[in-house]
Amino acid sequence: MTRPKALLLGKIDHATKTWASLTDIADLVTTHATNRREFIQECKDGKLDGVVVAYRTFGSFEITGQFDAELVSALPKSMLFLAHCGAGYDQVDVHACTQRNPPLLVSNVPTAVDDATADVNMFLILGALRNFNAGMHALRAGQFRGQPAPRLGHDPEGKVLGILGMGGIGRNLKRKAEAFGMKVVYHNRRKLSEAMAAGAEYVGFEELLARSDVISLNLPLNPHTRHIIGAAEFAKMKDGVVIVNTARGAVMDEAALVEALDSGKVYSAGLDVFEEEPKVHPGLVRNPNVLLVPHMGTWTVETQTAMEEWAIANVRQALERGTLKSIVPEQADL
Ligand SMILES: O=CC(=O)O
Repeated sequence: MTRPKALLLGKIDHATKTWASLTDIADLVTTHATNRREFIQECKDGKLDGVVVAYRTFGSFEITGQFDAELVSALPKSMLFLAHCGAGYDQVDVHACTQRNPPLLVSNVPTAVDDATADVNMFLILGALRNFNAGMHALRAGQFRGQPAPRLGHDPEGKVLGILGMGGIGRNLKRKAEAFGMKVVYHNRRKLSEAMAAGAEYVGFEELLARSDVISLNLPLNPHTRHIIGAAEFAKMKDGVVIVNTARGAVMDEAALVEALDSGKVYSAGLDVFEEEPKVHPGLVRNPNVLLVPHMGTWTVETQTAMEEWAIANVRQALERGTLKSIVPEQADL
């Protein structure tokens, strides 16, 4: 009987032994393509025939581009599963995967990312509230605090933190923010159970915009959430609001954020994600009131290892049982 193949798209840096251990049930293959055109050609030439499951990283976008309808239709018919190593899977058009015949089932990596991402989230909240970017920048330029010194910051204690998207990261952030004395309100499409909300107040979207001193974006990027925060939403916020984003850049209209910062409507911002990574809007780079981190939410040895292990567990389950350990919610009923 021919052995199934598991395809690696991107690199595994930590869980290399776990990946190698899959050889007990599958042949492990990689792509030789260096760009999307070559990858599609490789598929069309039948070079990846027999691949049942692919593991992909965020960085493999450089080779394949978006996992969209065109790409999905070129994949070998044998391929039934796609294990994405990351929480956010906006690089994968799940609808196109579901529509394909046979459907391509997709998994992501929830929970393993929560702690590290919420830590960066809290760092950005504190740094943006306290104007640390301006002071740190002046120090490195040899001016200590700079002339003039940065504006006085604000304490988190007693401030309202509005969490837009109270999933795993949002709930983890809530616990951390409460330790700093913040009061948490949240908005989701659906209200959480009392146990899940753990005391956070559920509010409507508009109320969250109007009541929050700090707004944290923690929702996935998809066609419904693209630019959910834009000029009209900034207008509804408190003067001097602080905005923090560790989700995906495109949930916010970056140009509108630049304008809201320039006008003083937004006091400061802390960003880990950007609309067109690795490009960053020049209006953000030049603004000392913006604390910028280059998408390092999960950038720790522990979390990267846990994420790789989790994604490989999906690959193993796909090969052994024909199911996924953490199928994306859009396909939960398939
Ligand atoms: O951005 C990181 C992730 O989606 O896991």
